[in-house]
Amino acid sequence: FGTDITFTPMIIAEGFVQSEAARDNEFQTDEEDGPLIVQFAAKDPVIFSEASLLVYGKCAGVDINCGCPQRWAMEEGYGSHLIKKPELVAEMVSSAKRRITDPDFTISTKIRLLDDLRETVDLCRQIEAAGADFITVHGRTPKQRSEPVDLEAIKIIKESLNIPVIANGDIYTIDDAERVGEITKVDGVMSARGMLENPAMFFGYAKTPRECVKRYIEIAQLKEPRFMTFHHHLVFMLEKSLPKPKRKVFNNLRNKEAVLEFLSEHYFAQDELPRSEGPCS
Ligand SMILES: Cc1cc2nc3c(=O)[nH]c(=O)nc-3n(C[C@H](O)[C@H](O)[C@H](O)COP(=O)(O)O)c2cc1C
Repeated sequence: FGTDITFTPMIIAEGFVQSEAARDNEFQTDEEDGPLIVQFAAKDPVIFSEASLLVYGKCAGVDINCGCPQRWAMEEGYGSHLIKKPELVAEMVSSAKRRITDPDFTISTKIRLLDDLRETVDLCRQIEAAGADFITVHGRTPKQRSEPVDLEAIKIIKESLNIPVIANGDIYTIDDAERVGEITKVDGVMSARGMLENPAMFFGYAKTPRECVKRYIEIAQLKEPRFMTFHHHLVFMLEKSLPKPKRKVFNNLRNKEAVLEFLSEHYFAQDELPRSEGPCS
């Protein structure tokens, strides 16, 4: 539905390297997913490189999460803790670059802003000098939650670098994407919450089209995600399409059969719903 690149949720590199069970649990893909970036929570150059090698050949690139503000991640030295450690981030990038020399395989980072913009620019320049292929900037500091995204800061970062910069934060419509592009002159935009609510957003749809919901259900029939994952995605996607009382009922459904039955009764036209081919566990 019009997206050029997708990211996995962050995967903890250490567990991924150490355990085959973690790898099977955290990462499955197929050709239709591409181009796909696998994002790692990492704080060690060797482990990040090992993890990157394990997914090399199955994705277009790897990314280091330097933006997660959750307390557990910060305490473990992951996520936005890393924006205060430019040398370490640079070393992770350069060591992965040394291990994977394929020029088509990207190594990138996703950051939040530091309080001081000059320090943020310096961080980005060090990441660029280490060989990163692009940087995604969520235009907030780790402490900020619903404050407006600092587009001016993203613009200055973009002006200060030669590698592509992707802007992130509060993009819910194609108009938001275009506005951010015009103001910051970035090379691309990333959306998370907007994309969860409407995966067809970059095609210009104001809310998730039925075709997209149908496609998601077809994919879920094949891949059999856990029920919670299946249900959560549909809850997000249908938020703007179901009236509040129906949404309340839908959000409390407890199994796949009930979800499919609800959708055939209240959402899809007759015979539009894909056939059920086994339960989501
Ligand atoms: C449910 C959820 C999961 C997220 N997981 C990640 C993640 O694994 N890695 C990451 O870099 N950011 C993650 N984020 C943050 C988003 O990538 C993004 O930076 C943030 O939500 C702001 O962008 P948005 O306004 O488009 O949502 C997550 C956000 C949400 C809502």
